[in-house]
Amino acid sequence: MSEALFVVNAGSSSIKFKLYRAVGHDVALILGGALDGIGARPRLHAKDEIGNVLTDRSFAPDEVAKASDAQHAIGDWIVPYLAEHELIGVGHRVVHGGPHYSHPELVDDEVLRTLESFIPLAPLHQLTNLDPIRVIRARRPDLPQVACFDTAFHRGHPEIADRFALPNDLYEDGVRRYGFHGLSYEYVSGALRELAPELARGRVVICHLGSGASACGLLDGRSMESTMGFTALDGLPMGTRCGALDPGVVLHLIEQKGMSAAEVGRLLYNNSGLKGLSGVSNDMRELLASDAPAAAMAIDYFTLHVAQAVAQLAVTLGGLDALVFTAGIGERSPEVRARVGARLGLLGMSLDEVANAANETWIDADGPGPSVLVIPTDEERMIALATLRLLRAGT
Ligand SMILES: Nc1ncnc2c1ncn2[C@@H]1O[C@H](COP(=O)(O)OP(=O)(O)O)[C@@H](O)[C@H]1O
Ligand SMILES: CC(=O)OP(=O)(O)O
Ligand SMILES: [Mg+2]
Repeated sequence: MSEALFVVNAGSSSIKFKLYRAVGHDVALILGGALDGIGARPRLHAKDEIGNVLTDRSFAPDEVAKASDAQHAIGDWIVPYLAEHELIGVGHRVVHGGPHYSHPELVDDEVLRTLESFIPLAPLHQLTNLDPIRVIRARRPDLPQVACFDTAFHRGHPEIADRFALPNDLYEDGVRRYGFHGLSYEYVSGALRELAPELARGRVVICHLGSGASACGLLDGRSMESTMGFTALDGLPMGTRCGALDPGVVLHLIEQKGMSAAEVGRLLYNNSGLKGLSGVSNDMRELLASDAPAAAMAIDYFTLHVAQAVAQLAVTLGGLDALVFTAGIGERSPEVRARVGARLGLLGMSLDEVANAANETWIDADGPGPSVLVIPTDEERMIALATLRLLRAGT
């Protein structure tokens, strides 16, 4: 039996999973899939390494109403595949690693306790990330599990990017700009280095536009600044999250509207962003297909704010050599990319319509402007490699 690693990536709208064969210090995909549309249109789908469909099954919304239902559905389905291999470890995406974890960690009781203390800082993610770790620990206490953090990639960013304009004692207390989507940024910047090493050494902005969305400015592959802050609420508007918001609105909701902290949390995390603006959907595909004026306005708001973030990060970087789009919307929506690109003419940006429409890798038009690329992210591969590295280091 070959050695294998299982990877779990719980996002805000889906649980993605992949099974890898461990080959020395590298990994080779065996199968991968996701259960997405949790609570709305749940669908479990998986393919083997050459793209053959292994399953594609829809559930009623109440059958898979929450993340724990999704874990069970995936668990039931994956058991026979796991039995064909010698499972040597499980790697997990854990969204919040706090101020201290700048590298993946082998999970023990103390690590788990520390990570649980960050649950309020990532209410859509952290519990969903930690739950499978706990379930697997209960069933297989001997099986090493590794937590890989969305925040770790940004831990080396400059102090100025780590600060809010708040008194220092709050900073010392952990009120910092952590930044998220780090596993994705690490993968995409590595892929860019393979495609175009010269470009990767320069000033690059990566837009991770999925159900959660953020942008990161990188110099020579290192994070300099990102749009998400203390929590994954900050920065760009998202599927259901508001993005950057005047903090006075929060005070108003509490003081004038009498809302509780929990109610404000639900509003900002679950009912804002594209969903709140459009009143139609949190799903960019549905907005693009809709005739509702509010859906068009939500798309306009989204693309404007993405373009503003790119320009802002270009100031941080002192210019822009390349813009890279990734994640669900970034990889698959020519319309969104075209509209972001059109707003960035002031940076010399110009997209090749045909290449963009075909989701090609290089989508900028010939000319002196910045390169523009589409690079599909692979957070699971980063998790698998980090997990294997820790396991091999411990043997
Ligand atoms: N073809 C498409 N056009 C526009 N948006 C898309 C397309 N395919 C997927 N998306 C968007 O991508 C989002 C999911 O992105 P993803 O990166 O998988 O999110 P997450 O990891 O946070 O669950 C969906 O909410 C959907 O709006
Ligand atoms: C951090 C975050 O927002 O993650 P996701 O995009 O998977 O929701
Ligand atoms: Mg994601």
